Amino acid sequence: MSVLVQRSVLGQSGYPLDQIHIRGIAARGFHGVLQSEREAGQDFSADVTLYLDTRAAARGDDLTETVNYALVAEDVHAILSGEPVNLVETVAERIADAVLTRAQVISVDVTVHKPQAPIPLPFDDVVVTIHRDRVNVPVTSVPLDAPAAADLEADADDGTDPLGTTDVPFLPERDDETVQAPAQPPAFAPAPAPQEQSHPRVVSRTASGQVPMARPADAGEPIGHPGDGASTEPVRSDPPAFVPTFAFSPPPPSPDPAPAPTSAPTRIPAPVPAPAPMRVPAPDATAFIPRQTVPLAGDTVRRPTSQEIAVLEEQARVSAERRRPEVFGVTRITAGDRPDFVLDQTTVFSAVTADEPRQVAPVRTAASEERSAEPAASETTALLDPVAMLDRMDTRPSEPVDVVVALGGNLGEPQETLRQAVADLGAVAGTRIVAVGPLARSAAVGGPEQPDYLNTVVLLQTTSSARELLHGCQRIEQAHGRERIERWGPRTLDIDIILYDSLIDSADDLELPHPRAHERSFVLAPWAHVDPDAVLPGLGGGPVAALAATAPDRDGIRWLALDWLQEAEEATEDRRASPPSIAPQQSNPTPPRGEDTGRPGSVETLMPRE
Ligand SMILES: Nc1ncnc2c1ncn2[C@@H]1O[C@H](COP(=O)(O)OP(=O)(O)OP(=O)(O)O)[C@@H](O)[C@H]1O
Ligand SMILES: Nc1nc2c(c(=O)[nH]1)N=C(CO)CN2
Repeated sequence: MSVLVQRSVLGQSGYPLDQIHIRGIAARGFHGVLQSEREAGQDFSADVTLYLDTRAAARGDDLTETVNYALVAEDVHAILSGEPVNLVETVAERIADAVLTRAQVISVDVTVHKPQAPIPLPFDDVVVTIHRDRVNVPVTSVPLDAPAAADLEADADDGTDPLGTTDVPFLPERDDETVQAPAQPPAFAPAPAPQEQSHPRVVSRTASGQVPMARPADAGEPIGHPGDGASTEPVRSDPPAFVPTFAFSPPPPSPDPAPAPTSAPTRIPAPVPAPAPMRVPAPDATAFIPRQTVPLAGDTVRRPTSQEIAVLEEQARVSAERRRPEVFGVTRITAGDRPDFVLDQTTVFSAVTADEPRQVAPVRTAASEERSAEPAASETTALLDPVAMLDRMDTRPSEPVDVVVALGGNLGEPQETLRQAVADLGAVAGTRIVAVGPLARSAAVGGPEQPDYLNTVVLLQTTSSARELLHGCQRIEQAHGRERIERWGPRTLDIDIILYDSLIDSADDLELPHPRAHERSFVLAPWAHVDPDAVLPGLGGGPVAALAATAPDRDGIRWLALDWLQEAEEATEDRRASPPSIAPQQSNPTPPRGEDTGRPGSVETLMPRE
């Protein structure tokens, strides 16, 4: 029986990645806890789904631009029939690890079937399914001597590159994998021609990373929906005519026009080919337990595994696409102008050439804050912070990034609560208020019968990580008496992070962009008002004003009050009775966003609903 995992994995553009499925790879294996399983063996099978961007391969009809499914199937078969382990979970993990050595693969689903498992009851199958990616990396690796590794070695023998990584030929044998740094840097290749240095170029663009400020809201153009007199035409097109990254306005042109990122992963400059045959070391996920980013003189370092390099490549590609290379923290690590990789027990270092690190701001993360070591070697050239690479939710940006948060409440004195919450948000570490949207009175969406909500949206800039900001928001909710009794139940205060820079990511505690923002007029309407050009990236995203005009709950927006922050008490009274009075729309336009007045923008227009 085959289990199909239906999953949509978004690429960095916000579109779902393509998938390659290989189903029912069957082998006799000897995995299991029981002695009898180890001796007699039994049938295993596996299904894998590879998530990747296949457009480059399709465009050129070129196998080298994609993943050869035959080689993947061979690896999977080798693991199923190879070194026995106790658990089906371990088999699945090893398969995921082998698949992720292909740089093109962004993530993978692995399903392992054990239909003859020793269960003394009628049953169909035992099935373990896992999903692994470049962040949620496999915790086991294919053993060096496992058949899969042997296959790779054989492939290396004949000059092919089964991993699809240019680094494979110079990866050393595991035995002499360690070298001393910086006194004895590994024998890497000379720097390639500049146009090939995709990774260093990525890093060098850091300095231009200032995110543009929002345009002033146009108080004369009310957002609305059919019947309001505002535009009713959905602006979405297919494919969307917008750049699906977060920007209040288009980013400025880069002063250092690097090559446009392609859909294929950015390649680290190719090293000088080493003599074949080579032994390919198994990927070592334990290297990604980073707590120290600065190597001390004499630290033992080793060259990274293919998997680690694949992570670096993917991060470089992501960084290039977002033009936010500052995720790479850079310090000097090797002398000379060669792009090098060096890895110590806990840290990944990446390649930059000598003239580039100066332009790169070091990344700060919560973990890096705890580090006390100073760079000990002045010749250190490049350092990639794997904390930053591996959990973007915890990465503190080196420059303030734009954030959109949505506030709502329908218990107590919501307007006063929201007013205070806006001030509280401005007091979160490293955070400043850029603009505050109008106050929307909206019918409750979902949940039990409950009072109308008051909602607003606040545009922030912050140097806190996304998760730090989430925790800040939760503290503010708590301080205002938030209780979680039932889903979508009434609440004094709810603060959702709608967007954090261009981050598209999902974790148990935080999903970005907010997964339901695209269908919530009580978020979209105030947001579109304060930033008419805003675009919501990700699944279901699009121009915010258009989404607001078509959102399912748009008729539930009763009115928008613009000058609500200053008139908190009065408006609270108004809210109870009827909509506040209407001021002429052009009489008091919204002050330009981005002016840091110390308090949010103020407007007076009120827009009643029919
Ligand atoms: N972008 C996000 N912003 C805020 N919380 C989020 C986000 N993504 C995930 N969460 C998680 O959602 C959990 C539930 O949050 P909360 O109780 O506020 O949900 P809700 O507001 O009732 O529903 P909804 O998520 O539909 O707005 C939180 O504990 C938080 O960890
Ligand atoms: N009108 C309105 N409806 C909601 C709201 C909200 O803020 N406003 N929040 C919810 C869960 O976050 C569920 N429903």
